[in-house]
Amino acid sequence: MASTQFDRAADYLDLDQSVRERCKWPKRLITVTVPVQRDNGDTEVFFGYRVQHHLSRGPVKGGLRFHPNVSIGEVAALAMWMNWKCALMGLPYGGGKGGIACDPRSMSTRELENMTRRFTTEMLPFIGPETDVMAPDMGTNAQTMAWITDVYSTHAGHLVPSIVTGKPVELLGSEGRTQATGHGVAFTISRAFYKLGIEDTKATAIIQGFGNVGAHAAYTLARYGVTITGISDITGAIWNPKGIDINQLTEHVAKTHGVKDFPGADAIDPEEMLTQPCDALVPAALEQVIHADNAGKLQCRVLAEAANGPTTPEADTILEERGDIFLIPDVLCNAGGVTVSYFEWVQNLQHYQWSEQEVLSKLETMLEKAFENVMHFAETNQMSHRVAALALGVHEVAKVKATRGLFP
Ligand SMILES: NC(=O)C1=CN([C@@H]2O[C@H](COP(=O)(O)OP(=O)(O)OC[C@H]3O[C@@H](n4cnc5c(N)ncnc54)[C@H](OP(=O)(O)O)[C@@H]3O)[C@@H](O)[C@H]2O)C=CC1
Ligand SMILES: O=C(O)CCC(=O)C(=O)O
Repeated sequence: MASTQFDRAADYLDLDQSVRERCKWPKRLITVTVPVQRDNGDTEVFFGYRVQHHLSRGPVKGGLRFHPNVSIGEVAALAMWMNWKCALMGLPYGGGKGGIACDPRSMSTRELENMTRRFTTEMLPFIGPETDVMAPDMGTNAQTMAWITDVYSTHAGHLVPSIVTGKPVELLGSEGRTQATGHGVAFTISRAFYKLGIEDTKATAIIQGFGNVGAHAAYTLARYGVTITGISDITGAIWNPKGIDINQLTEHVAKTHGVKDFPGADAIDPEEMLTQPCDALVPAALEQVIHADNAGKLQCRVLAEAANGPTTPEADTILEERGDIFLIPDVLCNAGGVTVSYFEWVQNLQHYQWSEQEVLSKLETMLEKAFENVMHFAETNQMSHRVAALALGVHEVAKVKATRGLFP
């Protein structure tokens, strides 16, 4: 998917063959084994990955994912997308992504901590504040980042907060990072509504995924006055056309570990939920959930890609032919996370802390600019929002590669 999308953008840009090849392939792919003693005394060996797509514009930046489906191919695609996202947002980074193939839901906190610490130890030769800066992604959180900081700092002999972003605030994480991705998702949806003449307070949204991104998108959308009619997670999907109370749902999820059986809504089939009428459909979980079989059935006005890679290239073609759905591509829609990560890294390097208000206001300024750039480029060149966003990102990376030159 990532390669196909890159090729479309590179074809449009008519990239020089040398620059095109150098932009396409990752610089480093690292695979490590991570032995962990399980609580029952057995040792289990997990596979961990980190892909550093390119370092031409600065250190690589991107999340660390704990999920059973993690593979080197998935991580390579996610790292490639991080390039174009960072470049589109004007951040001084290349793209990176990492992960461990594991099921964090079935692991104790002790097992997760040991796995994270061992993975970090294996990664020590390859990471650093000027080389590779990780952050949370699916299945990881601020606590995971705190363990990574501890291992790295212990080896350095002093605290190195700039080794990761998305840390707890008490460990020099940034105010606003936890909610940044979801906040940015909601902000871009509201911009899309404005372009389409839809009022936030009369709009509805359906969200797949109620983790970090999905839940914070839901809070912010609800604050804007949007009615959230459907939400799903791995346990099932819930539906209430009058609106789901997000605070009550959060309490229910804290107690039961899932949205299933929430008393304030009915159950609905998770696949059917995606094709219900709504103003915004927000996939905020996995890749490839909008595909050739359901793209033609979507009844949303806006498809807001909070997750990375939720739409397959076949579905993209169907949506482009339909022409009635306003796509907010992933590299724009979820860019709030890495943008506030950049703010966190800058604060750490300067030994300075910004307020939440300062962080979110700077974030909105940068998202607004990127949103308008993508819309303008798409309109001027008569292309989809996806190709426009990717072309803008790829162009920035290609410029740097061409200027730096190639050692013969
Ligand atoms: N965290 C961040 O800052 C950023 C994340 N993203 C992207 O956003 C997406 C979500 O990440 P994040 O919120 O951090 O991850 P989390 O692990 O916090 O949440 C993932 C959510 O997806 C749910 N989920 C898992 N499988 C399914 C399924 N089959 N159907 C429906 N829901 C499912 C999980 O359910 P359960 O909890 O029940 O397992 C959980 O609610 C990913 O694509 C990630 O790459 C993009 C930019 C930044
Ligand atoms: O915050 C970051 O550095 C990376 C976030 C991320 O993994 C993503 O945008 O997909």
